[in-house]
Amino acid sequence: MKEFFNVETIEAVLAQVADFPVVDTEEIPLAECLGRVLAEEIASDVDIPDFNRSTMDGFAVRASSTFGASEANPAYLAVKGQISMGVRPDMTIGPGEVARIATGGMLPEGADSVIMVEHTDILDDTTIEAYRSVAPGQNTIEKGEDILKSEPALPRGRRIRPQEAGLIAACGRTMVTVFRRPMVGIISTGDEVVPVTQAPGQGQIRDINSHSLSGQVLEAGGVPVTFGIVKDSRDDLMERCQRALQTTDMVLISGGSSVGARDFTVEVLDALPDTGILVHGISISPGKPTILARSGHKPFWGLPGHAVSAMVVFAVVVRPFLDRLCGLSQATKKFPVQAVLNRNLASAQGRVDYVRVRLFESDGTVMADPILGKSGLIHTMVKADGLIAIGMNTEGLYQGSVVEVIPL
Ligand SMILES: Nc1nc2c(c(=O)[nH]1)N[C@H]1C(S)=C(S)[C@@H](COP(=O)(O)OP(=O)(O)OC[C@H]3O[C@@H](n4cnc5c(N)ncnc54)[C@H](O)[C@@H]3O)O[C@H]1N2
Ligand code: MOO
Repeated sequence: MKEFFNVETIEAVLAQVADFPVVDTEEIPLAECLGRVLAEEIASDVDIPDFNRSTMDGFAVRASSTFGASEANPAYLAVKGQISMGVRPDMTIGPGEVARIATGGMLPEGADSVIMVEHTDILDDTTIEAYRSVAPGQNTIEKGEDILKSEPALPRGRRIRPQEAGLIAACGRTMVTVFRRPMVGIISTGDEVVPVTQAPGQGQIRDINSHSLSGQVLEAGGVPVTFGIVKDSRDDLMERCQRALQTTDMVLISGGSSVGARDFTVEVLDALPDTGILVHGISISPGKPTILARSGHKPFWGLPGHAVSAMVVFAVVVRPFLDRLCGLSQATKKFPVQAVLNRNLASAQGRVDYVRVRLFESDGTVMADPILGKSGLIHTMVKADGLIAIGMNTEGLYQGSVVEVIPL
């Protein structure tokens, strides 16, 4: 008889993430870095900004020259000149003096603030009256207020979003060292599974998993590499697994993870050189028959064949491993969205149930509406905005409970 599952908790499985090494690094142009993960700490070669800078159109002034100014009692200030953009001003502002300045202009020596043009009246070329006071630092950005040259601007392990790309540009970096995108091999299995291009005959189903899993890999920052569909043959599966292992950093097989007569995944993984099975069975639903093996230093997954199960297992179990391979640091973890459950939800004890939910808004509250349906129904994933986890020792959740939704 085949070995049955030796079920482990999801926490025990996720505790193994750090046992797998991060992929190596490469240097790429700034223009190509979006979505990539920094493999170096970024620091600026200058303070940003490198000078005290106005954030308003108006007059650079010593704040003390405006103290007590009001509509009824304006301060009369002498205009010393105009500050040109992009150059260091060659004037010094003394008490009772101002210089015309535009947004982004460099504050001259002696000025510590800017009074907005709309809070002044220009009397003539050399005099204005200011009818509001300003505080020191008001309407300015101080030298180094954005980024200090002496301090790290971005940590290693951070995913580069548009704002990080902007900051890297501000730091003057045209090339960036990032982690290589991990290559993820994807193999579908099953005599009944046919390619998308083929009309399914009686008893057949088109290959969903290669495509949904490829999408999840791409979204996570990996490079999906599909290795087609393997019929239920031990030798074919062995050959395809070896091929996938040669060129990728992690492999996903879907189907054949269970304990049926044709489920060869465990057998093949057991027989692969330098490979050991770490997990066969996780106390989650869907996804109980998931397999994790280590082949050399690479994670090798056997995912359940059901389309929803494969995707849910990817989202909650595989993804943290792929994030690790990508070089993402734990600190960049995204937080779930909170929502209110719109109905009672039963759940079995002894496993974590991942329930698909649709989100909608009602009277300003984000509500979670469970989508019930078997784990072989891909349309239920299409309806879903996220997953909620119902814990091991929870029999269910009441309508009105606040739940945390893992976005899909
Ligand atoms: N006796 C038991 N049987 C099963 C158990 C169990 O605990 N004891 N677990 C069930 C659960 S839960 C799941 S999930 C499945 C997992 O089965 P496998 O991983 O072995 O997957 P298959 O049997 O190959 O396929 C299951 C299902 O999914 C369809 N499939 C497979 N690949 C694809 C694909 N690429 N695209 C679309 N659909 C796919 C396949 O046709 C099957 O209908 O085991 C249960 N059985
Ligand atoms: O646990 Mo299975 O993975 O329900 O679909």
